[in-house]
Amino acid sequence: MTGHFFEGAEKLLEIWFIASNNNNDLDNDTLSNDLRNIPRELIEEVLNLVNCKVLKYAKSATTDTYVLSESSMFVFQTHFVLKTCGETTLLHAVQPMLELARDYCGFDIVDQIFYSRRKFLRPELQKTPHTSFEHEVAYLDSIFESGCAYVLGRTNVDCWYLYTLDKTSVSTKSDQTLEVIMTELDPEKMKIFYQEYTSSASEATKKAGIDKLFPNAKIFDYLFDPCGYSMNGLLPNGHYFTIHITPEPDFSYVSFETNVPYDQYQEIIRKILKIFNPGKFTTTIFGDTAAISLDRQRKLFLYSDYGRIDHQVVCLVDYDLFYSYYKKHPS
Ligand SMILES: C[S@+](CC[C@H](N)C(=O)[O-])C[C@H]1O[C@@H](n2cnc3c(N)ncnc32)[C@H](O)[C@@H]1O
Repeated sequence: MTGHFFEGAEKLLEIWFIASNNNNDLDNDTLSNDLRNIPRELIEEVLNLVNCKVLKYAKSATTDTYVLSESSMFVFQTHFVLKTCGETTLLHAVQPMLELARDYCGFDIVDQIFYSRRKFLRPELQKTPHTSFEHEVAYLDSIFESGCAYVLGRTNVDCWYLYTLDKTSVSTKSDQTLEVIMTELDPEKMKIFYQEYTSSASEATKKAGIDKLFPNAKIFDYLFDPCGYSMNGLLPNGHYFTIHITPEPDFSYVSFETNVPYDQYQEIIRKILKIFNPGKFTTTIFGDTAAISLDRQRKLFLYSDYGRIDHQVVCLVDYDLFYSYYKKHPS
C-alpha cells in the first residue's frame, strides 16, 4: 500500500484516581483532590509527548474538554479520558499524568485503568510502544502491577484489545460507556466531512444531524483541511459524547463514544448507524456494578441490514463488558 493514509483507529486511555489522604480543602486549590487543578500548560506538554496539539479547549462545571489534532481529552475530578489516533504515542502520557495527578491533586493511588483499541489498519506505521498489543502490554506492565490483557473478536479479522487492572475499585461510582467503531462508511455520507462540500465544522455537525443526537449538548467541533472531523459534546452531570471521522474512502473510519447512561443502547446505536451507514461496526459497552442495570445488554441486539459476526460478554472484577461486531448484509 502506498500514498496518503490516516489511521483513524484510536488508542483509548481512561485512568481513575484516589488519594490516600482525602483533601478537598476548597481554599487550597493546589492540594484539593481534583485533576482539573493540573495547569493547562502542563497538560499540553503531556499532549506534546503524545504528538498531538490542542485545537479547542472548554470547561463546564464538571469537565475540562480538549479537541485535539488527533481526537480528544476529557478531564474530570477523579478520572480522565484520552483518545488519540493516527501515529500518536498515547502511552507516553501515562507516567507524566500519574506524576501530575500526584503533585497537583494529591492522587497517589490509581483506582483503575482501561486502555483499549481496535486492531490497526496498518500496524507497521505505529511508533513504539504501539507497534503491537504485546509491546503495549509490556509497557503498561512496567508501570502497573496486576495488569490483565484481553483480546475480543477474531484475531485474523477485526479484533479489539483491552488492558485493565485485576483489582477492586475503592471509589463507588456509577460509570458506563458505549463506544461504536465504524468502518467502510457510506461515501455519500462522508462527503459532508470534506471542506469542498461543507464550509464549517458547525455546518457539518448540522448537515449530518450530530446536533440532534443530544439536543442539550454544548458542542465543540472542528473540520480539518481538506477533510476529517472531530467533536466533543458536553452534557450536564459530567456526561459527554465525542465523534471522530476519517472520511477518505480507502480507509474510512468513524468512532462515537458516550458515558450517558442508558438501560438499553439500541436506540442511540440505531441513530448513529442512520447518520453514518457503515459497512461494519463494533460496539463495546462497559458498565460497573453501580451502573444502570446492564442485564439487557446480555441479549444480542439486532439491527436491520446487519448480521452479527461476534457477541462476547466479559465479567471483570467490577465491570461487565459487552463486545459485538456486525457486518452489513450484501445488498
Ligand atoms: C483527526 S481526524 C479524526 C480521527 C479519528 N480518530 C477518526 O475517528 O477517524 C482525522 C481525519 O482528519 C484528516 N486530517 C486533516 N488534517 C489533519 C491533521 N493536521 N491532523 C490529523 N488529521 C488530519 C485525516 O486525513 C483524517 O481524515
